[in-house]
Amino acid sequence: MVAYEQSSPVLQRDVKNNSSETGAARVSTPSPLGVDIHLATLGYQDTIILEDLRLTLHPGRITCLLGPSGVGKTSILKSLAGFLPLSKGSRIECSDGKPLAGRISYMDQNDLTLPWASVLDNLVIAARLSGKKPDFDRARHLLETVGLAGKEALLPSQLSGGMKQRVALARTLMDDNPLVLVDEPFSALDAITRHRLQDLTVSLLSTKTVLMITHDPLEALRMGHHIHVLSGDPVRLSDDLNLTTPVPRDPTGPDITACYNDILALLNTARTEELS
Ligand SMILES: Nc1ncnc2c1ncn2[C@@H]1O[C@H](COP(=O)(O)OP(=O)(O)OP(=O)(O)O)[C@@H](O)[C@H]1O
Repeated sequence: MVAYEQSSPVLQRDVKNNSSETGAARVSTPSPLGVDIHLATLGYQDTIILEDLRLTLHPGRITCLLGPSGVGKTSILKSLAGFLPLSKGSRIECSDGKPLAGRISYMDQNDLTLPWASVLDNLVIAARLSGKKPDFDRARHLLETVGLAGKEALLPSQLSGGMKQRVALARTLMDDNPLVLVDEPFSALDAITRHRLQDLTVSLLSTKTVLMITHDPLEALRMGHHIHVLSGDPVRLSDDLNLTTPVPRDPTGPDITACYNDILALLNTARTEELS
């Protein structure tokens, strides 16, 4: 049995700026963002799907949410992204004291590419729409980083599922927002492509704070620093399964095998509650 550690609010932490000296010039990059979330209630019209949910997103870490279908995982993401209004008594607080709005990227299994725009244009569309000068050099560099050099002029329909997800990843990096919400991004991909994209995502989002929904315990265990299972009605959040080994983890590693059984047990309990 693994030990579960209750999260401590990020706001109590002393989060300092990452900075480094390069010759005479001091280069400063923004610190990863921590986010403390308290949802007093969350629901639709007169249906409440969860009450009193507290979740901490640790700076520069990947937090994974697992749980049965319909339990409310996507609704939590929607509330963070501002698509669902926050109820009275709810709060979302960032470690830098600034509002979260406008600092979120969203990546999901429906890669969300524009079908009529080229791969390159899909990366600069946000800049175009907001009246900014598109940074084509950066877009090309990011496409190269995700292994899509030479595919800039193709339309999304000319790409495989894995390539489309790499476009989505490049676009997430193009946005350069500190919080990335990831909703089952690899569920439609074959096992090998999924494995490679998990590795690539972990490596390229290493400076971001990530909240990822997945149905796959193994995916959570490969990629997640913090893992929670949602269950019950109204929904409860399991204690934080806090894994300290580096990501991405070897799927055959001993820590994964031990934790896999614990997560399955939590999911089985959630499923039994759902059926009873
Ligand atoms: N727009 C909506 N209006 C009313 N109810 C909704 C709406 N969207 C979702 N729900 C309900 O809210 C509950 C939670 O849905 P949600 O999509 O958040 O679950 P989920 O855990 O992400 O499911 P899945 O794993 O299948 O994607 C479900 O009972 C769903 O029917």
